[in-house]
Amino acid sequence: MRYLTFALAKGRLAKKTLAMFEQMGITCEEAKDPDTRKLIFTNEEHKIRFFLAKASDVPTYVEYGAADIGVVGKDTIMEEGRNLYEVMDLGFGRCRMCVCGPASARELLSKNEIIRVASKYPNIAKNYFSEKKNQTVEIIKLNGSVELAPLVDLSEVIVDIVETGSTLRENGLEVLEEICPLSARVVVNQVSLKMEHERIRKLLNDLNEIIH
Ligand SMILES: Nc1ncnc2c1ncn2[C@@H]1O[C@H](COP(=O)(O)OP(=O)(O)OP(=O)(O)O)[C@@H](O)[C@H]1O
Ligand SMILES: O=P(O)(O)OC[C@H]1O[C@H](OP(=O)(O)OP(=O)(O)O)[C@H](O)[C@@H]1O
Repeated sequence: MRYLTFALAKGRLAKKTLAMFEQMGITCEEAKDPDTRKLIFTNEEHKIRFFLAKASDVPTYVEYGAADIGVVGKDTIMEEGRNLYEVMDLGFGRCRMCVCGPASARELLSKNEIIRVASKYPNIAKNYFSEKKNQTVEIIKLNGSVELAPLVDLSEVIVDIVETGSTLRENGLEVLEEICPLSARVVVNQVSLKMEHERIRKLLNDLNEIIH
């Protein structure tokens, strides 16, 4: 039997993902060590290997078949636009993708003005404004602390993740429009789903029992 390979998004989602595997009886102590520099972890008993990758790279590993299965946020799946099957909503890592800004920017979204939109998610932002709103915007790609952009006049609004809303509140910003809800998802390589159908189906069933 060949190894089934999982790519997991490191960071915020990793702890919950590893706990979920542990509940399924798939443990990997080494992967929990925050100081480890090891990249690939193997569970011989279940013939499973997994690795923690940068979240935005998970869809790439899965599309190319370097991983059979991935666990990653819906935001990353939408942004990367890779060819894969999204097969399960894991229900954790819940948050929302929103257009945010100062209250004064609200009217700019109803007029058809050209505005500047800063985001870590340029594709999601571009699609939302061009397809859903039919508004021409200038997208400015940032890599973090996106809430800064409207405060220092880099942009009128931002497209970003909102969970508790505290980052917005503490910076005098608010949700102006909601784009979509987000959570962690399981994605599968299209060929793997055919070739390893039974094993993957069984794993997904086990996962489903844990989360429900
Ligand atoms: N409050 C939140 N902020 C950001 N991401 C969240 C939040 N709640 C849940 N998530 C989910 O967690 C994922 C981000 O994890 P994490 O914050 O560890 O990565 P990151 O640091 O944003 O990634 P990168 O290193 O690419 O900047 C998101 O893709 C999203 O699906
Ligand atoms: O609604 P809240 O609970 O305040 O969470 C949302 C904030 O958390 C995320 O940032 P992250 O911590 O990933 O840092 P970053 O801005 O550097 O991406 C996100 O980009 C928001 O800034």
